[in-house]
Amino acid sequence: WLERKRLRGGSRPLPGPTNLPFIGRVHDIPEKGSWLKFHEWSKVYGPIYQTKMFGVTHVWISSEKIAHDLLSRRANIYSDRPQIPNLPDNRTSGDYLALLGRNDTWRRQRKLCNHLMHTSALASLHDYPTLERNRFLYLLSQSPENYIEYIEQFTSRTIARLSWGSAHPAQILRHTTFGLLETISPSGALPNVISFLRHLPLALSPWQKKEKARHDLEDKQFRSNIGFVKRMMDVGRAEPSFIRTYLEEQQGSINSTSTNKKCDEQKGKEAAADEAMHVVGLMAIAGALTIGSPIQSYILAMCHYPEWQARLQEEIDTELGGRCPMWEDREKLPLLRAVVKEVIRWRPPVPTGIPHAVEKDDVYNGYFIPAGATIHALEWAITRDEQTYPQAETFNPSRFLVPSYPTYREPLTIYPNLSGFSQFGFGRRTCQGVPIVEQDLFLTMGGMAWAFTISKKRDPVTGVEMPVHWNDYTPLLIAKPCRFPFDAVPRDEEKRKKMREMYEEAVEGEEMERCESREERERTEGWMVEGGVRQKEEEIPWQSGVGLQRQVEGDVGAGVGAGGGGASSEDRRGQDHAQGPQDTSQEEPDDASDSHSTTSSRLDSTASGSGSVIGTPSASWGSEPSLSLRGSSVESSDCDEHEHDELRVVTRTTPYKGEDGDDDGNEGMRMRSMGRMRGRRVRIKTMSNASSTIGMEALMTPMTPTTPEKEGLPFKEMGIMGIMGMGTMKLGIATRRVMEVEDMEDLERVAVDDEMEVPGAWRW
Ligand code: HEM
Repeated sequence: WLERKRLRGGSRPLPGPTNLPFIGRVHDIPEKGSWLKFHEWSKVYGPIYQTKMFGVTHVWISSEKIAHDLLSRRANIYSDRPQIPNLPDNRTSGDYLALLGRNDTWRRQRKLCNHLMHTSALASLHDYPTLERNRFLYLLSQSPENYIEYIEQFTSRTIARLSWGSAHPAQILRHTTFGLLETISPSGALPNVISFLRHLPLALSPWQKKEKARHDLEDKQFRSNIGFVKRMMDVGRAEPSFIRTYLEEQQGSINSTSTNKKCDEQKGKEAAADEAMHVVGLMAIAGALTIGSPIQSYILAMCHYPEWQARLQEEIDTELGGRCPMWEDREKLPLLRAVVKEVIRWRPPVPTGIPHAVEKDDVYNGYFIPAGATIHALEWAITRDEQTYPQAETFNPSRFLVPSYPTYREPLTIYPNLSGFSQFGFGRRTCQGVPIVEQDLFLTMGGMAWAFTISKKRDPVTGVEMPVHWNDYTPLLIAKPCRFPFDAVPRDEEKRKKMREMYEEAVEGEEMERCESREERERTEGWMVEGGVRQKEEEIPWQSGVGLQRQVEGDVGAGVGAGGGGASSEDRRGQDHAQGPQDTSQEEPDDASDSHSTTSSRLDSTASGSGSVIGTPSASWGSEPSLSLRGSSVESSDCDEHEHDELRVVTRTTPYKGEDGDDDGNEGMRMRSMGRMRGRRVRIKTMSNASSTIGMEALMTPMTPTTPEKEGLPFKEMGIMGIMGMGTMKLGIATRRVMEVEDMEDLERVAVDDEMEVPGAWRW
């Protein structure tokens, strides 16, 4: 009745499904693929219709033209954001630019974001995407089945480097970011659908509690990151980043101010720096969340459309004479740009769009749109519009390259590109990350086409092609294809070699960075532990489906404590080494001796009967369950290389002096083991001095659990054995001792005590 009263002269209510009292049509919306249902309704009710949910009007727009008419042409009233029930201060808090209401904070933040993005784009994003792409290709060549993990690493490491000049924060970024995605997604947290649940007090609301813990950690990370960059700037070693750009410009303006004003201004600048910290944080969140979706969709597309892969390879080979595409080659590779764009069109990463809110009553084509309505540009439906995209279900990059298609545009040295593409939103709220998306996708998709032939996997026993889903996507606001099997075979030996070289070059720089700023890194790593990155491991039902099940059942040593996102970026550095050269001659001189001991992981009980290291399967917050091995059992002391049926581990032990290299008693040993187990990699790195274990990392990608079963030990206990290894190191006693402990209960007790005392050891 109220709404009818508000209907302006002759305007009609928008069409839409008949709503049930109070709940509207909530019951009709599937948990997965909700955009398919909204699209279906658009075929019944037209390109603009409304639904009601718990008293809120939702307007669904399925036509690009209508989206432009309202969100761009009437941007003065359509640029607000709705309140998110599960994050009630999203419009005002200033923490997340993309979720802010249309207010001064948003204007200021958007301007700054735009400026930082533009400055970085001019410097070609400092080559970070290329370096990370090179690292990614090699990792993928080593174990394609781990593709989700490597893709998530690529996106989070690239954006972490862009944001803070270091890949180091990528692990926590993934963790907090996927948590945020759950917090804000309709299918991620119940109060977003049943909005009155937001009124529950903290003590009774699991959603609020979870969000609070996540937010606390995120805040800690952002503060620590900016502190890290400041300290690195002080010693002249800060890498280029959004935040460095900001701090340098801010410092410049303080220096040019008169001394009297400096004090006041300094205070204002601190508040501004706090805001900049959040802007950069949001950019990092956006980058870590989104770009993995089209990279995964590319692989899916290549499984279903091998002919496009062949054409893409032909373009790259012909134009670049066998070289891997670089960003500078973009003018020469229109098909690659078309593939990038078509992947996004075919499988929109944000299928329901990020909603706007309308601030005043409005009338469009005679239809009444009430103030406060939530307006969704339904990106999925917009890409299915047959007028613009004929045969929309078909993956067809030609639509951007052949003049007969409505989306063709010249010159092909520039078009197609992603600028102005509907999939990045409308009006004043359009996406600000397009330069990053464009470069990341060009490099990764081009790199994969150059390096691999991707195809459906064949069953190793029957030789029959394994099924690959067509459109089974995760249900959160940013949708990613659920896990599917495929093969990525390097196209030839030359490319395999080249990938290795490119990888080594990429990680070399990181090694240097790590050495240079070790002290700083250790300091910032501390809060990762304090921040509770190690979380209860949990499965995400929609992410992995069969794949997860298989891994959980079949693998050992899963992401113990990896918390956010399985294996951490730190773990992955571990993999860097493990996957790097196995040739020991390339390593630093080996000082391994009896007293320094040699650590070896092994699962082959029949070979020596010694222990091994296992964790528990984990997956959390949207990333795939990646499996890591923690700790290590200990074997003989005087050899540095072991080769068994199942495991080959090379261990380097080097003496470790005090910070300044003098003999101040602060000495110990640093061990680094790397190995291969049934074609998978494992690396164990231990830094230990006489009194404390500074850190220990071990990682293993999926592996079959045959040996532990043979040994008759449940995985958990095997894991404890690993922890024991760590505890023993902490005491500075030869690690051989682990093998002397036979009573598993005893092991468990000691291990738990040690865990309490050595928090650093839980840095995963
Ligand atoms: C495939 C990758 C991406 C897609 C598909 C995407 C898509 C979108 C969409 C649909 C919106 C909402 C637009 C609207 O409300 O009309 C948006 C907003 C935004 N995006 Fe992206 N995005 C991507 C990557 C990124 C990256 C890498 C950044 C990093 C800077 C970024 C930064 C932003 C920001 C800051 C906003 C909020 C703008 C505002 O509310 O004023 N995005 N994006």
